[in-house]
Amino acid sequence: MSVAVLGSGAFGTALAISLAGKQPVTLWSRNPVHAQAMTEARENTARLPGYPLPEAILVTSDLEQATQADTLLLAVPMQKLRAILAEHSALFDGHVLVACCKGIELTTGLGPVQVMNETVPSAKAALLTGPSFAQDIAAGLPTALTLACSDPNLCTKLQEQLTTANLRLYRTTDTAGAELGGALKNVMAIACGAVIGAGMGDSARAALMTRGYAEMQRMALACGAKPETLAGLSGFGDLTLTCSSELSRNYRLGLSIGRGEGFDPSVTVEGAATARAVDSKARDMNLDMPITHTVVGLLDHSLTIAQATAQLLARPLKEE
Ligand SMILES: NC(=O)C1=CN([C@@H]2O[C@H](COP(=O)(O)OP(=O)(O)OC[C@H]3O[C@@H](n4cnc5c(N)ncnc54)[C@H](O)[C@@H]3O)[C@@H](O)[C@H]2O)C=CC1
Ligand SMILES: O=C(CO)COP(=O)(O)O
Repeated sequence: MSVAVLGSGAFGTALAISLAGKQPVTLWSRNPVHAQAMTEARENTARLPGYPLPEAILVTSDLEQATQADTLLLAVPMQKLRAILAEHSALFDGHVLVACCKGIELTTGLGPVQVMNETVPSAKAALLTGPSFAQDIAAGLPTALTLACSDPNLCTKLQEQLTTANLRLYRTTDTAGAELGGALKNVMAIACGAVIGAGMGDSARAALMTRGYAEMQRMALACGAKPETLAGLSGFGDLTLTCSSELSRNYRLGLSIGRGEGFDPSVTVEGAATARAVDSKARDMNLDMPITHTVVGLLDHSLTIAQATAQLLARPLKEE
């Protein structure tokens, strides 16, 4: 099975570098100028500087050429996933599509596997998610991720194809759990960044992470996910990483909110749109998601940090 990575941002480039250690990989960029620059420099200086592209990577901006591969990894932001699939749906027919994005679609409340199933019903959909920074994968540091696919045989084949020397994949058929863990942990990372940025300390962060995890489970279980998926790499694992490292863009957005500073709007921060999508989904499902709701208030500037903190601390006392 041949493989192509569609989307040449930080994560797509890192995955291509890792996979190129065991097989030829096509890396697609929608921007011909960017593709040419990467081909010449043998580096993605725009999104992942400092990590050379191995010879086994072919960079192209020709989507027809890239979609010749059997397995297509979609490493584009969540809110762009539907557009790229819908615009070129004939090219994706019958392929194995592995989404590498984390989030919930703002307009529909759907996760990446659901969006792929809806947009290209003839394709077989999977999800690669879990704790990993693009820089760590590109540097060949040890990493473990979750590969989710509802078809157990395909999941096993993909696990073999996409596991590399330093990137170890665990498989699950629980796509809903993997989708929601990866999406919701980014919302909690924004909250944790805000707490640290505002100087509220590590104990407050631990409280938010734990109660945030309860919130993640509440929504995921209501959507039919398995608790063990949330306890795995795609849920607890990624929550831990993203809520505690300044390499995370979601966490850094939170830090800037907590410090009252601005933030570059061109940076991909999946948790911002996802917080709004989840807040609205929670309302529809009659689920209590106070941290998510508070993050939306911070993002919309309808709450100050002081108000957000007071609001969370004043909630009725309850059993854990
Ligand atoms: N950077 C990281 O460490 C990790 C990122 N991810 C996930 O990977 C996904 C992508 O993130 P990054 O690569 O980091 O973002 P990025 O901001 O570095 O790159 C996004 C890429 O998507 C491309 N893109 C945007 N809209 C597009 C469209 N309509 N059609 C085609 N391409 C389009 C952009 O040109 C850019 O190359 C996100 O969902 C993120 O949560 C997951 C794990 C780690
Ligand atoms: O998903 C990630 C780590 O697993 C990357 O986090 P950010 O998108 O917050 O940078």
